[in-house]
Amino acid sequence: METSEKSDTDIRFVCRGTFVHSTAEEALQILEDALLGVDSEGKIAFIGEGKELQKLSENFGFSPSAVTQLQQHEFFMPGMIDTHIHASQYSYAGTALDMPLLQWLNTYTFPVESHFQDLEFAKKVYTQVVKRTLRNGTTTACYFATIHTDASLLLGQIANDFGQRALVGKVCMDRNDAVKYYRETSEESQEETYRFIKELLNKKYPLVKPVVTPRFAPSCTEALLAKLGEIAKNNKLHIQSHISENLEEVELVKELFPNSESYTDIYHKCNLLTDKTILAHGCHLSDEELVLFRKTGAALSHCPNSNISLCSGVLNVRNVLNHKVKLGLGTDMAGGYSPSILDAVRRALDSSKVLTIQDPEHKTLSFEEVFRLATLGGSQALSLDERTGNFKVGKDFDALRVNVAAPGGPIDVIQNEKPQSLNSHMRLSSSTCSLAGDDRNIVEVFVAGKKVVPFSEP
Ligand SMILES: O=c1[nH]c(=O)c2nc[nH]c2[nH]1
Ligand SMILES: [Zn+2]
Repeated sequence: METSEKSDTDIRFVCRGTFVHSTAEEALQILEDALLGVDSEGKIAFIGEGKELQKLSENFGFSPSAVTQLQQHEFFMPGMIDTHIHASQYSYAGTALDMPLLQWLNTYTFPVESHFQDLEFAKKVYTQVVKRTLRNGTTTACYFATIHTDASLLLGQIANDFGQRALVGKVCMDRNDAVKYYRETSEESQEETYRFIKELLNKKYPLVKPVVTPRFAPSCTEALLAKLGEIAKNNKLHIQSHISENLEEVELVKELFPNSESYTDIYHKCNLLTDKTILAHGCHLSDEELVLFRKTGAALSHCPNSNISLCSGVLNVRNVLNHKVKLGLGTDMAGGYSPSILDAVRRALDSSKVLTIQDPEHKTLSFEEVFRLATLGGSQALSLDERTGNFKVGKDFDALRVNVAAPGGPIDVIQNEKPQSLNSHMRLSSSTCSLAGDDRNIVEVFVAGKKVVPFSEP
């Protein structure tokens, strides 16, 4: 039994059943017939065994009859973490994947993002994206918005209203020769970043925080990157951007920053690599660059759907893990066409298998390893692992109630004639749910102990 030791804690609710999560030691730990209590602040107060019910109910002062019992084919898993998603690109997700990154940005992305100065449009798209990702089990999202401060603030408000944990970034870009109407001056970018941070922090949303967001090196002058590094440092903020996604981009960066040793070096020189930095893609990083990530504590977001959809490259996750660089999964919608981290789990496995096809010596990622990336790994990559990522006492209860056999869902559960042990059954369920399941299997979503899906009536 693990408890927070303060038995005077007020218990909000207690659940009993199977809990599946990752720890540092075990990529997939299955706790059968476990009892988990959530306190009045939404934190996990204890996790013990079903047989300890009597003792726990006395210690924590709850009634055994009030315990919620999970049904057959149900389990809890930690809420999933999308470490990289463009909320502003949701309106065209699933379309326009017919050209490589730089052309795709100029042709589709920048024109669409420029519309977010219209707050009505922004409200529609951002409400849909927050609802859609929550329904798909994303309890924490690290969002890119657009260059527009007020619309970015609106995204923060909407995430707060729906109870999603979120890092929200107002995008900064003072360089864009191809689509000149979608860029800021350096001064605007700095001043609006200050305003965005100040106004978002002033709201005191418990789960929503600002993240400093230079779009990527080709969209920013070195002076702006350095200023953003300073702002992040002075305010102890998270930082997000993109890096080494495709080869044409890497070549462009060499031309634009001739005095830098590498793409990573540019961010490093501008104080943008910290233990609160998350950079998306990294498909073409060298081992030396990964060493710099490791030294600074900066993390990578693996966005396999986008990497494949835009033909950008295939990240060698095994190599990243061997370098002990923090890593989470990202949808990178709309470069990736799916808003679901379950989809990212599948694509990450497929991408790893492609590497094994090319080189049979490559050690393919296991389902368990990728499950950890979707949950605990993501929380570590965002430096939020003190708050979320698994079912450790003291963390917030961010969880998905999964029903493998949800009525109307995509999985037909076929009873095996030979009875399996519950443990192997649940192992199977948790993997099939991620590989064959979808949002229909996610019957409830909790963030910080609050049920946020199904949505409450307005
Ligand atoms: O996949 C991507 N999506 C984007 O919006 C973007 N901007 C810079 N680099 C990018 N990569
Ligand atoms: Zn992106």
